[in-house]
Amino acid sequence: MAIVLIGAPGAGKSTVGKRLARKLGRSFVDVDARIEEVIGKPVAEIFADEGEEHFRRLEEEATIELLGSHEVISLGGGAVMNPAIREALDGHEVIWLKVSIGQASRRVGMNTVRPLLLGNVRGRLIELLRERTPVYEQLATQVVETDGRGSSEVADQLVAERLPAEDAE
Ligand SMILES: Nc1ncnc2c1ncn2[C@@H]1O[C@H](COP(=O)(O)OP(=O)(O)OP(=O)(O)O)[C@@H](O)[C@H]1O
Ligand SMILES: O=C(O)C1=C[C@@H](O)[C@@H](O)[C@H](O)C1
Ligand SMILES: [Mg+2]
Repeated sequence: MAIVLIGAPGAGKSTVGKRLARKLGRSFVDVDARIEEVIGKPVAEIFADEGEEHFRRLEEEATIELLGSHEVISLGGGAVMNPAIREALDGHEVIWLKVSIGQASRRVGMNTVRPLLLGNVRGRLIELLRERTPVYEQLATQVVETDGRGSSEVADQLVAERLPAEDAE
């Protein structure tokens, strides 16, 4: 069973995922980073050159494959909107990193390389989260609030909350 991090752009999936894996001594993979490595260019360029639909196919393939082979996995922010990915998450530990619009906007910054946020970071985040929040909520087996807390603190809380369950296995 993998530990899967979901949440909005800027929630901290990549940052917290890496820290959590290090703390637990487990292997880590960030799906966006893996796609960039395999394709040989940044996600923003894949969007620009091949389009979002193409990226979503790459994302589906990479996510489903990595779910079977890695221990801590940071998903792309929009991955949970794909029904095949949602189905593949069944049985895994799914951690939702919650973040407010204000905090997420500040974290991703105005010079975002995130293609879906270009133009109006705050406005786009509001739209995306209106659609995605119920899905994050439905999939999550654990929820952690990240506003006003550093990524290390968030990872520490996740470790503390997980260990009793692990010991019981
Ligand atoms: N809890 C936190 N507190 C403050 N800053 C944070 C926190 N978590 C992440 N950050 C910072 O916010 C930025 C975005 O974090 P990160 O890239 O991990 O988000 P993400 O969820 O992976 O986003 P995306 O879906 O776009 O990949 C980074 O600069 C990171 O250092
Ligand atoms: O929120 C999204 O839909 C995305 C988030 C990023 O992680 C990347 O997967 C890509 O930029 C799309
Ligand atoms: Mg990320």
